[in-house]
Amino acid sequence: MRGMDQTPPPPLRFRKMHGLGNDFVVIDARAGDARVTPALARALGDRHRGVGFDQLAELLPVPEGDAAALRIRFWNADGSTAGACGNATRCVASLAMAETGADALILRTEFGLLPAARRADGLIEVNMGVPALDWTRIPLAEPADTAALPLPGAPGAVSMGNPHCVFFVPDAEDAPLLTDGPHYEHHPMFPERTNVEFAEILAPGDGVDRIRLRVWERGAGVTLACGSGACATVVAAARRGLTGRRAEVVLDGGSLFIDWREDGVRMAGPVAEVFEAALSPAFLALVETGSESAREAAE
Ligand SMILES: N[C@@H](CCC[C@H](N)C(=O)O)C(=O)O
Repeated sequence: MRGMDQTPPPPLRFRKMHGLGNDFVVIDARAGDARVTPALARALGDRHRGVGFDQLAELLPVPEGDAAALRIRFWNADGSTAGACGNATRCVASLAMAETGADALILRTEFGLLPAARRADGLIEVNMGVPALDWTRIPLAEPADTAALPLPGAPGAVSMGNPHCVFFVPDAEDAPLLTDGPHYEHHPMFPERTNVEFAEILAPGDGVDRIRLRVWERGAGVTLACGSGACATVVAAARRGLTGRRAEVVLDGGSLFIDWREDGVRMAGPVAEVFEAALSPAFLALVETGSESAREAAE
């Protein structure tokens, strides 16, 4: 809030990007002028009155000498923050590579340093880090076997820096996404809520298994693809002996290629830049004065 100052806020530039239809607004706050707040994220995420996105990626500076090119903070459309977002990390990696001319670099997220590279086939690959499997790190509300939780359907739980609850189902097209998704997102077993995956194991391929996956995301609802969810699903499936550690994960928006190695889970897929624009001062002023929040509260 800028107090009594009546000058309108300067326009805020942003980019719209997506990875397999999992869509993002990217705001560059590296100059130290961080302006993203939960209210701004919610207003911007509104697909009718704002821009619309599944997640917002806020680019932040790193101290001089840091191994990472930049730091990313992830916001969901409901204004909450997330410790990881695989597809947004791939999009930001592609932007940073274009900026620096490098074909490989490191990004910093809440989950740590994530190496990224542009592959020879043009796909952007990120090492999403070593999955956390201990119940305290998902986190769960009480001790439980994370390979098969004591819930109906015995889902697996995995943290890729954010929580995932993976159900193995006979037919993903028929999965109860809109009912069980929100139900388990808010289930008391998950004190920080959870992302919910419905995975169908397809016929194993040539050394690479295939999994059909549909996702209900914490703070965003159904999305066309979830990168951290695809990683978590391969980890959960391999732990149960349902697949090997490499798989093509077929999401509603297309395929991600996952490879769970000792040093982390690699995820490769396409990214797309859609447009660049600026938020109008009037929109920003509305958010700043709280009118947007007041409208939301009244609804
Ligand atoms: N779309 C993402 C995950 C975004 C964060 C998630 N909704 C959460 O709250 O943990 C991805 O590609 O990983």
